[in-house]
Amino acid sequence: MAKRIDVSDLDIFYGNFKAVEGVNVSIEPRSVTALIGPSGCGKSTFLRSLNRMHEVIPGARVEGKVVIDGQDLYGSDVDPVDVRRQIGMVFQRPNPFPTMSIYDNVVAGVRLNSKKMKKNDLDDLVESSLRGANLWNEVKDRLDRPGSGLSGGQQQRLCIARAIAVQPEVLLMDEPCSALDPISTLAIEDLMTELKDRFTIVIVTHNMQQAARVSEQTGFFNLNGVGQPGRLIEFNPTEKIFSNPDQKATEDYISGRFG
Ligand SMILES: Nc1ncnc2c1ncn2[C@@H]1O[C@H](COP(=O)(O)OP(=O)(O)OP(=O)(O)O)[C@@H](O)[C@H]1O
Repeated sequence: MAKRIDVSDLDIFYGNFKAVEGVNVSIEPRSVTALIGPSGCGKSTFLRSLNRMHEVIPGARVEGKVVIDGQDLYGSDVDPVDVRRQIGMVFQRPNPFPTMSIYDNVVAGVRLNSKKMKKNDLDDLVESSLRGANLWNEVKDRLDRPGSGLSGGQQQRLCIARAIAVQPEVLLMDEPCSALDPISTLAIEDLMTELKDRFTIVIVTHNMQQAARVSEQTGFFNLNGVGQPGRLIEFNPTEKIFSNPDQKATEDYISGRFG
């Protein structure tokens, strides 16, 4: 189910402003890839271009290619709604539907995809998705209660359960732990390690230790100056990035000399 992502010569624009320039990278299936870099260098913009989520912003567009297992993501016959089903996204702030029950939150995406499913099958899907998100034991006795009644960390795991319920091939995570306490953060990190057996995971994080703990590959984005586009300066195995990076800018950033 996990898929490979090949990006070539990708530029991303908001209107006339080029936010990201010249990205070339291949992301391996069944792995975690971390994207790091200073604020405003285009990490989130790049992440969103991997499931065409940036297109909800008027005037946002890309030039270049994103190919997922051989299929051109921006091909004229590709439906962006379909893309977002195959390539799920988890955001910075947990965003469960607040009045919906835990159960309905998990199956919300499946229902949107207008798949008619039998109650038994839905029940199984809710259980397997909540188990996959390491939340089942905490909520199995209150599935009919609102999602908003959970703690922040539980809500984020509920959002992950919702994302994996539609069985995506790729999971994009934009600073998924930035609103969470250290214990919930560890729970999400453990979960990523389990989920990468099934999914291709790309995560944006400001937390260097987190990138070092969870990812196999790390990409460092940087800016030459204000108003300049962000660029992917270095992409290497995480171990190398944190011990012996190729670029001085990477070393300066990870050692806290800027950013
Ligand atoms: N909706 C938007 N409209 C116009 N410009 C935008 C929009 N979103 C982001 N930008 C600009 O694109 C550039 C890249 O922003 P982006 O949010 O991708 O950076 P980032 O590296 O994820 O930053 P941070 O780490 O602060 O979240 C910035 O100059 C930002 O101001």
